[in-house]
Amino acid sequence: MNFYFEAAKVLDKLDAKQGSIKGVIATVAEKDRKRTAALVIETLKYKPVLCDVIDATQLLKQEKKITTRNLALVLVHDLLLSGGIQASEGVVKQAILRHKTRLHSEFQRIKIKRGVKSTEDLAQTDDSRAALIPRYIRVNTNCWTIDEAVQAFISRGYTLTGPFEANGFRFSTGFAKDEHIPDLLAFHPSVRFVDDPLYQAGKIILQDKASCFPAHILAPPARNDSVVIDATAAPGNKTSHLCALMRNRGKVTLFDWSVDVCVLKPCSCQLFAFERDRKRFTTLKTMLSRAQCHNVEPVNSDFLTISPEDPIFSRATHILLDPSCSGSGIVNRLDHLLETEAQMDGEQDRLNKLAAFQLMMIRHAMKFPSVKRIVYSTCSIHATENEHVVRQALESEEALEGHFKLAPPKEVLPLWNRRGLQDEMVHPVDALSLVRCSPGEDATNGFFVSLFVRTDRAREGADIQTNKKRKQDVDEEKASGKTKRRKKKNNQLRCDTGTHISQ
Ligand SMILES: C[S@@+](CC[C@H](N)C(=O)[O-])C[C@H]1O[C@@H](n2cnc3c(N)ncnc32)[C@H](O)[C@@H]1O
Repeated sequence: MNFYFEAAKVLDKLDAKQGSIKGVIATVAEKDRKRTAALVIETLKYKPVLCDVIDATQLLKQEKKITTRNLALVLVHDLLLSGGIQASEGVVKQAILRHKTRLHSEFQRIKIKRGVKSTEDLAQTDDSRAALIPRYIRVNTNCWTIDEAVQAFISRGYTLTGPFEANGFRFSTGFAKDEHIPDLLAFHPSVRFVDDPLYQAGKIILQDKASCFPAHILAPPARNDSVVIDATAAPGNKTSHLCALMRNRGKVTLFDWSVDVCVLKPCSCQLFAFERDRKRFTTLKTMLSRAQCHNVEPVNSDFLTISPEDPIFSRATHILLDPSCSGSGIVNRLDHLLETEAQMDGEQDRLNKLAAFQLMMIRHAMKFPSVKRIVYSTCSIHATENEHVVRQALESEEALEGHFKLAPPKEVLPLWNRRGLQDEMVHPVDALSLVRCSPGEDATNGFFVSLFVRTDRAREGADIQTNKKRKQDVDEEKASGKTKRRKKKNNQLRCDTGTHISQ
């Protein structure tokens, strides 16, 4: 019976939006993971119809031993769709079996009412956008070169084609070099690499194209004395990308893992990867070791508690910030089964809280005295977590005092067409400095990237004035209600999900 409680607990966490299906299932003990995953996914597929059956039979009202709807869902799933409950007799099983006949007949009644021939016809279907996203792999240049990887795939029977937009993946053995990210290869969406020995050996990293943008845009230096921070690192895909871009240079052990608490020792290490969650930190270490990252120092700490004046971290010149977000841009076959945000009460509340935390992280990063570039990214499609956060960061004291502004479009993936939402920025032109990806439309998941840069010291005085003027403009606009008139004008320029750089 524990197995059903475990699966119900996973469903509770998904309802509470504590992570993606994959992420929450990863927290289940390994020995039960496969079985629990199968039950959770199958239950989600049939959730609407199972809920109807449970409500029609008043199961939850009549049986106090069935303490939650999710426990009822997994048990009724197995009773109706999987040949019976796989558990020895007990009060919970008995409670369900008392209603066995009613549950079966309600299920049949719904099938007849909906005119479906088979039970499978009642299942929720896949998100069709997932099929439009290629399977991307980033070649881990810590281990080999892109040319060696291409040859290895050709020798397996794959054919290197032109850019994947052109061939549209008409055949499943075609693959292409990505046109925006060096070292990224795109394969047919049906190809799987999870069990591939190259993945197990860390020679390839399974990473969506959009998720490669932050490290690429940050462009960390590959010098022995450069200090870079990944402030929110686990599971570590962007960290290993940063490491590869820094050519895996330098390494001094900073922390003594033989004791439970981290011990700081002075050194000149290059890439610090912060992760506050203990479990995710373990995953981070595994991923970094598999990717053969030698210049990374993982740190199990909250980035917000790190002093910008710290003798080591204060030397950081580049910071990557990819903090927790709503994940609303992620398109995959599984998470589509979860209820949509519109159906969730208090969604805007949750987004506001996330945005407040995201802003706090950027403002903290801006306090580091040597930092020159800060990339802020999310896998969210909501302006609340994207343009609004950037807008507020630009107006913050830290940005004004530190002379931070958005990098010009030519420094932020200039060949990428979809840019930020003009209407959501104080100065519409700033949207051109922002990168957006629209799920399904751009052959990627939904994503957002911005790059803050500290302006040239020589132009300091002028920049302070510009920043102060910006703040003044915002205050005046707010006061005089100009915003509405500006929005109307901008609507002529705006496209559905983003601004195009060519406009
Ligand atoms: C979106 S994930 C990062 C994904 C990662 N960049 C990658 O590409 O693999 C956000 C991570 O930041 C961690 N996190 C959130 N707030 C943090 C903080 N204040 N300090 C350190 N880590 C934090 C979360 O636990 C989570 O693992």
